[in-house]
Amino acid sequence: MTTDTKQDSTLDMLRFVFQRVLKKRWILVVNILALTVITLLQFVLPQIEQFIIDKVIPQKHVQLLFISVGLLLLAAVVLGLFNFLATYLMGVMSQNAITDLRTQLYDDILDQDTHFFESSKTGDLMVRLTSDVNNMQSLISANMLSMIGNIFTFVGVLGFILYKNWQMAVAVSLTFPLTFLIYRVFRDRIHNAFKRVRQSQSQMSNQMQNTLTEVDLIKSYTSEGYESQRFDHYALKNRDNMIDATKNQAIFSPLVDGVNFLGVAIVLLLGAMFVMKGSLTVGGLVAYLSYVGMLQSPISSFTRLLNQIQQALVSYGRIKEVTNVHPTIVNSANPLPMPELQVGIALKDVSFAFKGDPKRAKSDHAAISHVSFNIPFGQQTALVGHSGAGKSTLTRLIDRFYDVDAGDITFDGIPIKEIDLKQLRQNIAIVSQDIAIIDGTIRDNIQYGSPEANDDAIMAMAELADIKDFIQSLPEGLATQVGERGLKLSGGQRQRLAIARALLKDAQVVILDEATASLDNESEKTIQKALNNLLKERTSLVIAHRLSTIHNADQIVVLDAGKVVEIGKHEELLKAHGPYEKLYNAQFE
Ligand SMILES: Nc1ncnc2c1ncn2[C@@H]1O[C@H](COP(=O)(O)OP(=O)(O)OP(=O)(O)O)[C@@H](O)[C@H]1O
Repeated sequence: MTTDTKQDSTLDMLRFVFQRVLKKRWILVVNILALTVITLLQFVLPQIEQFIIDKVIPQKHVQLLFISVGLLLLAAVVLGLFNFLATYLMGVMSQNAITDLRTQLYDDILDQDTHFFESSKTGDLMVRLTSDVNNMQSLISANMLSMIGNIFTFVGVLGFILYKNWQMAVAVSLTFPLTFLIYRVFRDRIHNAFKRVRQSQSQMSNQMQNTLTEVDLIKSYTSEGYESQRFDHYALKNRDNMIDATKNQAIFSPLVDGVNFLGVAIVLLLGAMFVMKGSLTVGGLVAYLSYVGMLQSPISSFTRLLNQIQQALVSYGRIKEVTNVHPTIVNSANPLPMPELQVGIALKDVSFAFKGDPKRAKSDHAAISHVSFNIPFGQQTALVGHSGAGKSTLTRLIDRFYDVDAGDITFDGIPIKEIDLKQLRQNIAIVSQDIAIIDGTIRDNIQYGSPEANDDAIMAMAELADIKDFIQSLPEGLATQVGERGLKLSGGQRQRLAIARALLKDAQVVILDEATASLDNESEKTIQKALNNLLKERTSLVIAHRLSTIHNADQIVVLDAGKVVEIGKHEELLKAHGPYEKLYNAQFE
């Protein structure tokens, strides 16, 4: 990155963060006032000290001594109060801004296209949402806000000490370029070190995410040792990166302090000589040294701030990587309402290839190519084909998880891209093999997406889904907690819960990815009953893995390598002795 673009992105970042701070302007104003009072009081304290040393002690004026010390204490108490106010308000301000940033980032992530989630790692996104956002907090710090005050202090104090004793002021100023040089050398080193820290934190988080959600797999393959080794690898890498970043910071700060100390030493040397010569009082030297300290403190906080900015810039870059990706699956300028279907869904010459993988983007690797068929209103259409034929992809195109590359999908003649996306999805219920159970109660799970439904409606759907008896057998009924990922439920119970959820959604279209999981005959029968209730009188598309369940489908579409190779009813297709018959026979051999 060149110096110019670095400055641009720094300004960008400051704008990005301070826009949020400005939402509560009064806190900012009070805070800046408090910081100004603190700076002024700090300026007054050395004056009182000098007064005591130079005037009160020589005059042996005890009463004045008590008054002066009293004033000193009073100033210290007021300083303490304002310090409290400034720190507290700073905390409120930074927490407000950071929470605002975090929720916006979370919303931005949720709005992303499905493709984004398929190409991102969850652990990495979590690190961006948590510690990268936290890192930005350092920008809204006392250091940052007191910067303006610091500049005034710096100029004011420099003018004041030049006036008091220009030789010592010039001598101390000679150390400033040295501080700047140190900053320039360390800026890039610190930036790069923190970039590596963030990357290794993401890797560690990905490893945790991947393994903690697949504990059963790890245990059954006794791969605890293997996973532990992988985690160790990332943890050690993160440790080394962290140590490297700390080392750079640890060298940087003492170097700046060292240069500052050099300034103090020079002033002490020169000042002591002036005192010996009688052109400066002892109190004058003590006060001068305090002012030199005040001159150096803005420089120190400025360099510390630049250091924090480098860290925050790394996190800002990572946050921007997410917010700069704009979802493409969005509403058209004037979206149309979802129609009440009377004709059905039509696919015309639909093609689609997964992006991001150059191999798949080639037309001969397209997941779906030139597919045309109708899904008539109120009827059941079954999709069959070998694994990888494109069945799931096709259903995801109909729910607009992806947009087609070519061709059209229409609902009663209205192109899918013209229909309001929210309404479209509210009108399609999907029951997939991989059933998502949210962490909460059974009620939360059935009610998900239909929060207005009352318990009567929920239980009515539970009955149709054949899970009412089970719910009633539980001491807490609908209020029973189902653990993370629904671990406490059996496969069949999870499926029926998902069916109840889909029934409550009361969508016009149902997409069903039939479970291949081996349920015992009894469960299969109850689930089939529940499914029949769900599919009854609805426009449905069923991915059938067991061909025995679709004998009665109104039409069967056979897919092979992303293309439609046959369409018809079960009996017709068997008679045609084509691909369907082969699939069918293969299952019953
Ligand atoms: N998210 C994805 N990114 C890239 N390629 C994908 C993605 N999902 C599926 N594919 C590929 O697209 C093709 C079609 O997959 P799809 O899941 O639609 O098949 P399917 O017929 O549903 O298979 P199954 O019956 O095994 O579920 C396959 O070659 C698959 O590898």
